[in-house]
Amino acid sequence: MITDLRLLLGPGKTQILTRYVAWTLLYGVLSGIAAALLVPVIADLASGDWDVIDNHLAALAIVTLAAGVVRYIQTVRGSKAALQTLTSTHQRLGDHLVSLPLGWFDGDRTGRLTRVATDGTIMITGIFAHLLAPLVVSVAAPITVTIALFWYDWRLGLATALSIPVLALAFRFAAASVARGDARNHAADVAAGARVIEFGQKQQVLRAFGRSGYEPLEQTIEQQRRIRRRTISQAVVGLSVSGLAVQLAVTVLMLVGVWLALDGSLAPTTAVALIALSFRFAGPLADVSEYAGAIRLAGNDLRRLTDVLREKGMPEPKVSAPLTHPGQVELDHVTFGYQTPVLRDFSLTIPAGSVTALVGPSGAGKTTVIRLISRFWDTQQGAVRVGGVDVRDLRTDDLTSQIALVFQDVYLFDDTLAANIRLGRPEATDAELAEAARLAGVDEIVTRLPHGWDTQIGEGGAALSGGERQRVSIARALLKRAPIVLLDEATAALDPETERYLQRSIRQLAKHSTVLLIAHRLTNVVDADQIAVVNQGHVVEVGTHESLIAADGAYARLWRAKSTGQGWRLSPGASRTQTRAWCSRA
Ligand SMILES: Nc1ncnc2c1ncn2[C@@H]1O[C@H](COP(=O)(O)OP(=O)(O)OP(=O)(O)O)[C@@H](O)[C@H]1O
Repeated sequence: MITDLRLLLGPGKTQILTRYVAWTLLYGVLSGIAAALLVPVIADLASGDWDVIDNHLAALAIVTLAAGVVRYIQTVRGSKAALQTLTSTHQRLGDHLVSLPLGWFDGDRTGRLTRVATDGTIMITGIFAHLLAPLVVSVAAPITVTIALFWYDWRLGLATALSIPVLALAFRFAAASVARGDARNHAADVAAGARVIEFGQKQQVLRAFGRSGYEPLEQTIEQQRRIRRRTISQAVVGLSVSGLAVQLAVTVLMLVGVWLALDGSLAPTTAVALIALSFRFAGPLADVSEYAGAIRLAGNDLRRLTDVLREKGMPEPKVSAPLTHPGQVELDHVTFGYQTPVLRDFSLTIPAGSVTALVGPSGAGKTTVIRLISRFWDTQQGAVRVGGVDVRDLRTDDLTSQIALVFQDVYLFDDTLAANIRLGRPEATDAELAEAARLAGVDEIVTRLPHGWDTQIGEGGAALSGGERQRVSIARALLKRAPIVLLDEATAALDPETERYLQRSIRQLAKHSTVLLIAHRLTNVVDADQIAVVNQGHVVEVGTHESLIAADGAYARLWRAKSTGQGWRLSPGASRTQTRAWCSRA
């Protein structure tokens, strides 16, 4: 746990934790000494030895006072350490997440991450407020008491020391059973959470098919209930075993004390005082048994957090290499796949200042090309160069400053329309914002919105239509004025107005930038300087509209199919589904 906390704090900040643990340890030792000092005080009282009782009482008072002061310092340091850990956890998590390849966020990882971040934050506060100090004290005080028992009578000390490994085993067992259950609970909770989100998001489809329930969700919830029941029964067994072990240790210590008193080795009052002291040994240990489960749970949550930090990010240079061909993009014999290969030996050069269109059937790998240029993933073979430099030799901020992205699925933040566009270049003036909005046709939307520019456009831009969202996204790109614009045209049919604005925006973008356009409508392709036809992960043809028509290859077939309304086929290998999908878009 301490290793995980140190990792969360990050280099240079771990001494705050070390100092806190040291103060807590000191408090535990002082508590143990205070308890041990009760033995001579009780013995003095019983024997009526008033000459020395004052000394023992004074020592007890000093140690108790010191324990109080140390406790105060330890609590203050605990709050500071908790705050510091929370702050650096969020910071380090944020810094690390941006370095992870986007592929990492696939599947249920996003749901898992949300849970890890929420639970982890609560758990860090809990660790400092309720766990770490009691744990350290519950271990330090009994060890001090054991040493004191050795000091008073070695036989009692030995009996106490021998019970420690037995108790440790019992606590381990309890903690392990709770932790195992927690791991299962966590997996079940994540699965149920993901299904609930899916259920919410897919309401439209479910209702369209007249489904009120959702079987996968019901099954996951039932599974979650079963796992929780099993976990509780296992935890009860573990905690009972450790509780029993503590009771057993106390009984053995009492018997040894009684035996020593009957034997005459110890005065009865000293024996009673030592038995009382052995309770001070067992009490905190019993707490450890209770904390055992909570500590393991906290450890699990912490480990899930630190596992994210241990996840390998994409390597980045400290300083970016200088651009040799500003504005140019090149894919050089690139091979890449997610689970299965998507691009195979893919080569394409997009000259600076040109407009290049990528066309091809659905699933050919066009969006993947854009993702690799933006370094959402690294290639498995070959290189992607932006401005003549391998993207792996550019720092993320330098790469992103070169690129403006317009995705098919435009994500709008739950903020005002103006703020959503300003995201492209936060320091842009109002006039620049208005100009970008005008070119992309957003100013028309503004007049329709109830609060104009200040209208909150809702999470995911729910208040805007698909076409309107694309316009906002294009306005962002126009505002950014990046040297390279990567535009994944919406597959859904755009209204003629949006279509017109899109073409106007492309022309405007092309004045200052290199444009790579994934085109689903041939109207946007004809004027391109270069058209690359992609099929099954390869570039099968490159040229202008005229040269490709003259070559009478795949592009020409597509063009004819569009004109005659018949199906088109890039190659004999292209599936009918791909063909139909392409037709419907073209
Ligand atoms: N995150 C991902 N994980 C796994 N496979 C993926 C992922 N993204 C895309 N793919 C797969 O990679 C292949 C290429 O997808 P890509 O989105 O690049 O195609 P595309 O040509 O842009 O298609 P479309 O025209 O339909 O947008 C497809 O088979 C797709 O299922």
